[in-house]
Amino acid sequence: MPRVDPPPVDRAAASRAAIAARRARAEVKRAVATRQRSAVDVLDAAWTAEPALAEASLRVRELLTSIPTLGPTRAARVMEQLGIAQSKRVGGLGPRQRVKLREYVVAREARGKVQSRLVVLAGPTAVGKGTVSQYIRQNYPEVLLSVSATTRPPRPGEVHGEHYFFVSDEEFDRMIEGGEFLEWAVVHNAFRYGTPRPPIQEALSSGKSVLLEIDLQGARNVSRQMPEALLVFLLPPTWEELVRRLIGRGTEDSIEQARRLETAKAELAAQDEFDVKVVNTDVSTAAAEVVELLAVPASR
Ligand SMILES: Nc1nc2c(ncn2[C@@H]2O[C@H](COP(=O)(O)OP(=O)(O)O)[C@@H](O)[C@H]2O)c(=O)[nH]1
Ligand SMILES: Nc1ncnc2c1ncn2[C@@H]1O[C@H](COP(=O)(O)OP(=O)(O)O)[C@@H](O)[C@H]1O
Repeated sequence: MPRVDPPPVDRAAASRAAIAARRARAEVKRAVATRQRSAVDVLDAAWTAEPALAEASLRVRELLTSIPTLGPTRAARVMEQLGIAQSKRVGGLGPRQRVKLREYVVAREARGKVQSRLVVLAGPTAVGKGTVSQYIRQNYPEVLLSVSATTRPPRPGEVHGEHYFFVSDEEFDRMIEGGEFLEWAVVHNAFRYGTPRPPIQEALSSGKSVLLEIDLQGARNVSRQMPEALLVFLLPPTWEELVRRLIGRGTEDSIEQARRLETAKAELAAQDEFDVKVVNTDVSTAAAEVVELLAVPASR
């Protein structure tokens, strides 16, 4: 066998390159620490099709500890919670880790700076969640109302992309796989509903408040993932009025109505898990109360 010599190593050049790379990383960290650049921006630069080298080779730990007021102990704990090894570099993260880290960093950087808020509106079936949300959609265009994806077929008058994204079961599976949902659930034992993550992240990081109208399981899930979200429970003026609304809507047969009323009892029992309760006596008043909750006082 002829001997194959390894290619000559230019040690001096290699060490010059290493020094330059270290300097570039230090520059990124300094920009984040002095708030000249946001950590989200660094992540996005690292994860483009042609990643910026310094950003991608930065360790996650280094990036987190550059964020003002985030110390090494907290950073280590956050990485543990997100399932990211302490030695990981930003460019070496898997898709799910990327989504989770970005979400954390967005929320962290928004703290005390951006006056935006995520509000979750939930409540028992037929209390008027859809009606109040529709009123907000029509009368408060500045509010971003999240549009869910669902496997249920559209009802007459419902518009794809406005009321829901109507998708097939296969498409819904693909969205779950791709980590595209902030939460999803099977509702009323029937169809699947999910909250798409990206529009919410974009809105919150640009300082816009977002309203989610989802079921109780969804509200609990969002609260677990984003404890800073404000949970609002919509209540009927009385139990009798709730029954009247459910029957009056006429969209369910009597067996389904009875089943939903049973569920409604369990849902009403969960109202104390919520931060705020709004009674839906009059649609426009309830809508105004919800919209008011979306505005975060400047002192927060
Ligand atoms: N978890 C979850 N629930 C949702 C989502 N979108 C809508 N829902 C809930 O799904 C339920 C059914 O909604 P819909 O099909 O419009 O019929 P409704 O029961 O007549 O209002 C309502 O309780 C909604 O709050 C979502 O993205 N996630
Ligand atoms: N404040 C209100 N006063 C009277 N009827 C209402 C009010 N809010 C909603 N409704 C009616 O109650 C029924 C259930 O409302 P809906 O928005 O479909 O409930 P949900 O989305 O919570 O299941 C609908 O027929 C709606 O028109």
